[in-house]
Amino acid sequence: MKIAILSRNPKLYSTRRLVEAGEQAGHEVHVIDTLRCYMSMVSHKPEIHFKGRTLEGYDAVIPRIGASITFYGCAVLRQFEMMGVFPVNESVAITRSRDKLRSLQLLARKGVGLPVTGFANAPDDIPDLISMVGGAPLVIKLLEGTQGIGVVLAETRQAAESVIEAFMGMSANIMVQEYIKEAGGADIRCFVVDGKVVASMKRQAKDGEFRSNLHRGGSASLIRITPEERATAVRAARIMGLNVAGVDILRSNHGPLVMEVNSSPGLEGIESATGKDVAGMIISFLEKSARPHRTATKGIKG
Ligand SMILES: Nc1ncnc2c1ncn2[C@@H]1O[C@H](COP(=O)(O)OP(=O)(O)OP(=O)(O)O)[C@@H](O)[C@H]1O
Ligand SMILES: [Mg+2]
Ligand SMILES: [Mg+2]
Repeated sequence: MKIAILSRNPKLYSTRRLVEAGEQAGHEVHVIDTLRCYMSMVSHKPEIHFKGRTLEGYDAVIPRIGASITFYGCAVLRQFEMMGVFPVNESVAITRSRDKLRSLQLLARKGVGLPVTGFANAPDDIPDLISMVGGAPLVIKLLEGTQGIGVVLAETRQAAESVIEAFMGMSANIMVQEYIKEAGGADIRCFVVDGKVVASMKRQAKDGEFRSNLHRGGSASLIRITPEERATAVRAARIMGLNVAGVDILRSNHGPLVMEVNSSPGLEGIESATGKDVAGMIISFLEKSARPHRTATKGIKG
């Protein structure tokens, strides 16, 4: 197969590993800088150009699209899809997953367990918004935040009100969420490939911190997940229409709760915590599924 990896940086661990795994399996693999692609819209003849040449003859495309370039990245991926190239994850599924509210709405509709979550633009009744999610302590999140930045634990109602007011004063989009205390500063990343959890790890926040993000000093370790957690992760990925996904789960007293579903999950943490060849499994999925003008999942099936 001839495989394109859409990635801004060939030196990133995930990109390097996918190249390595693809080449090891005997494929031709090219890393293509997403933002350097330019495209033409002509009836029946979609084209992508890159450094003055037409990109042709690809069997599969692996999108590694960072949050900051979702809009253009998904347009480039869509163009590959128009040309009949098989995507690891479809552009519609990636767009869907990048909108946190939309994701939670879709998961809630299908009955997936979630922390009780409220969102608001400019409520006249902040105390009611707080009551809606069960009162303090609660978690307040900036919608645009990543790597744990913009995620705040408000221990009291008063603190929650002030933080919400402050974010609203900055016209930031926020959500407020029930705090899952019993998770103990840990979450579980389930790596789903083709409808199966192929690897999972626990991320534990450092002492005195509730955010388990590795960027915030959290540490990763091996974990055995329950059948219910496994089923929840698989279901969440399927609802989002993602063949490859990182599903983040909190362990609560009333079962697994999905926090979010990532469409370009990183490989470094999960491969080093589990010792598994996750990149190789993504390539195997392509070998099994990639056919011209065929995409695998459309999502929202439940
Ligand atoms: N409702 C909650 N209850 C308990 N802990 C939470 C809750 N929400 C978030 N956390 C903790 O905070 C961490 C960061 O939250 P979250 O994943 O929502 O934001 P983020 O990591 O900044 O976003 P992204 O993963 O999109 O970059 C989580 O990994 C988890 O450890
Ligand atoms: Mg997170
Ligand atoms: Mg995320």
